[in-house]
Amino acid sequence: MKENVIREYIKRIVNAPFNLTAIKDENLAYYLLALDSLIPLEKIKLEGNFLDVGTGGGVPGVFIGIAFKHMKGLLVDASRKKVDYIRNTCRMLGINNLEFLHGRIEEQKNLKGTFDNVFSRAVAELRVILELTVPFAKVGGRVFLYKGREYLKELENAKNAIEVLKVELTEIVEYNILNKNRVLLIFEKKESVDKFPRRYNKILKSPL
Ligand SMILES: C[S@@+](CC[C@H](N)C(=O)[O-])C[C@H]1O[C@@H](n2cnc3c(N)ncnc32)[C@H](O)[C@@H]1O
Repeated sequence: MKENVIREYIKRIVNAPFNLTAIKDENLAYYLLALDSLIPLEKIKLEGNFLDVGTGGGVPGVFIGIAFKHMKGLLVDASRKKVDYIRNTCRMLGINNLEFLHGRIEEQKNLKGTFDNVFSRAVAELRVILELTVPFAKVGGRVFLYKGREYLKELENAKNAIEVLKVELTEIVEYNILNKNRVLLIFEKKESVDKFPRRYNKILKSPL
């Protein structure tokens, strides 16, 4: 049942009338988008609400919404075209535990500290995406970041960000999709720090 909905969603994003994903084969997209989103969560107990930062074609947010129907999610992206398309697609498929917001995440100050779980995949290097995600988690909440095999170098560069944003790396889930090494980095937010996220040009000019 869930797999049918996932496959139907994949079909619609692969065949979108504009470039929503670079993957043009539905079966490949099932592995590289849907299973990539869900396999590392298999042994994780998820409760509460969630945010997906830079969801693009709905990755991982739509798949999490389908697999974890008891959770309410907010999917945010800076591209209006993408947000409109995935919102309509989810409505057509009856996926109704998700909400969608067009905008830059760093401008959504009203959402700070309001999510139990914050996800992001393929949006920015670790120290940058930490600044764009951690402020939106509740204290005690978790941030889940999907990364590739280069994650150790990114972790090294993110030492200061981890300290300044008051998060702790609590788990590294290593997994494999079609012979690609993947990891899900799981952080827990220990304290809230008011001044983040900064404006985007500031983040890029002087990353934490
Ligand atoms: C490479 S795509 C990845 C999309 C999806 N997460 C995935 O894994 O396929 C990056 C997306 O992040 C969005 N994005 C980048 N910076 C953002 C920001 N500051 N706030 C919201 N969305 C952002 C872009 O519009 C784009 O759709």
